[in-house]
Amino acid sequence: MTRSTVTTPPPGAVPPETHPDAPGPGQPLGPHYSRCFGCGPDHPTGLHFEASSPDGLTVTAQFTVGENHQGAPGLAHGGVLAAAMDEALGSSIWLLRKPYVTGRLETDFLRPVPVGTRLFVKAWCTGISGRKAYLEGEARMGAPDGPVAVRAAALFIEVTIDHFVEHGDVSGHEFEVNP
Ligand SMILES: CCCCCCCCCCCCCCCC(=O)SCCNC(=O)CCNC(=O)[C@H](O)C(C)(C)COP(=O)(O)OP(=O)(O)OC[C@H]1O[C@@H](n2cnc3c(N)ncnc32)[C@H](O)[C@@H]1OP(=O)(O)O
Repeated sequence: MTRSTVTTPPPGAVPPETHPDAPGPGQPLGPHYSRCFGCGPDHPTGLHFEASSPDGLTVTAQFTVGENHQGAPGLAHGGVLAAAMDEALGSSIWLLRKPYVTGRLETDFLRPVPVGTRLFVKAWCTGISGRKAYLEGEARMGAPDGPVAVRAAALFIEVTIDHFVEHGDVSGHEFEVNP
């Protein structure tokens, strides 16, 4: 994909290291929040991601593009596909068990994705430099080796837990992180 320098690891970036508490190979990652648009089982129109990690560093996830995910009639909305990539990239950096948020997300949309398509998403970290994590991902249509529909690259920034407490609404919610 065409990628900016912002999402390219700089010289000196180090490879990611999986946290020992991250799920083992093939284990489901589980939702990090039950109402998350990407992974939450209680979100009525969300993506309902089913994610796992084959190796503790890569995340593979699947979801089916539904009626609620359309832009043009019968086709997935690009923003929904970007959200799917964001979710997969965020899940892969969470394998390090440090809180990160998306700073920049770049997407290339290569093929239209019809409603009903099962998308196979993959995401991985290409390097860490200080608080910055560099990530890449792709979504393939119909099978893990199907045609690529979307490619993504991102810069995630490490934050403290206070980020979610100060800016979010954690009161009155059971804030789950991979329960
Ligand atoms: C309780 C535990 C919870 C754990 C949870 C686990 C969840 C596990 C699964 C997650 C799955 C969901 C995945 C969805 C993930 C989202 O979608 S998160 C939601 C979308 N993102 C946001 O809301 C972030 C909003 N932005 C911000 O809060 C702030 O701008 C940031 C990103 C924290 C940065 O602010 P800051 O901490 O003040 O840091 P700042 O000094 O500005 O920047 C640090 C460095 O990053 C660079 N930078 C920052 N932003 C950018 C940018 N956009 N472009 C280029 N460079 C940038 C800066 O230039 C700076 O570089 P250096 O000068 O150090 O070289």
